[in-house]
Amino acid sequence: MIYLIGFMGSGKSTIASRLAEKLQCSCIEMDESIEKQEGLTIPEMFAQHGESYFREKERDFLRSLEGEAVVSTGGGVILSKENCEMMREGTVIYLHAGWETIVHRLKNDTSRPLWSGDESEKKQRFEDRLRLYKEAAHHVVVVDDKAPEVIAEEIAARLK
Ligand SMILES: Nc1ncnc2c1ncn2[C@@H]1O[C@H](COP(=O)(O)OP(=O)(O)O)[C@@H](O)[C@H]1O
Ligand SMILES: O=C(O)C1=C[C@@H](OP(=O)(O)O)[C@@H](O)[C@H](O)C1
Ligand SMILES: [Mg+2]
Repeated sequence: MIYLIGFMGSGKSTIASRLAEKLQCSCIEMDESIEKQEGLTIPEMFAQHGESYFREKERDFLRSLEGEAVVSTGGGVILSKENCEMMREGTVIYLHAGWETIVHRLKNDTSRPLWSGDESEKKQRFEDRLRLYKEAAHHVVVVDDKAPEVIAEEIAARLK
């Protein structure tokens, strides 16, 4: 299993499908799968049941994965040590985007409940998570100023 991790907006969902195409394997979008399973969007899940409920579903979904695929995770998947351990049984790729890139990409986004609050709160979340992404990763790929196709190609080359 190949797991793409990284902060919201780093491009996990965008890159996963392209990478899966190159590797000729399936692509699993965790957020979308959990939304379908629950019959709720992520903002609805957070509003109705809270973040901890979503984290439980995220962990259960990871536990249920088997076979070979490229998995696009949610940005908060690394908050659980158990999740990191599960993912490291496969190959973990961290898409590192700088703060400016994230802000630019998510400036009009309303679909991410944790991309909210004032700028300093968001930046704090970004900084607090950096270490967790790095610790969980087998490979780090810097994604700033690169087209999705170039990033997917770079990852495929590293995996060879
Ligand atoms: N390499 C890239 N270059 C430019 N825009 C990108 C790139 N990767 C993703 N994006 C854009 O950034 C936004 C967030 O991407 P997404 O794949 O949803 O990130 P994630 O799943 O990591 O939160 C989307 O609007 C997407 O089109
Ligand atoms: O960073 C986070 O805690 C989250 C990231 C989201 O996924 P993306 O990283 O694809 O935006 C989604 O799982 C949820 O809104 C929580
Ligand atoms: Mg995503």
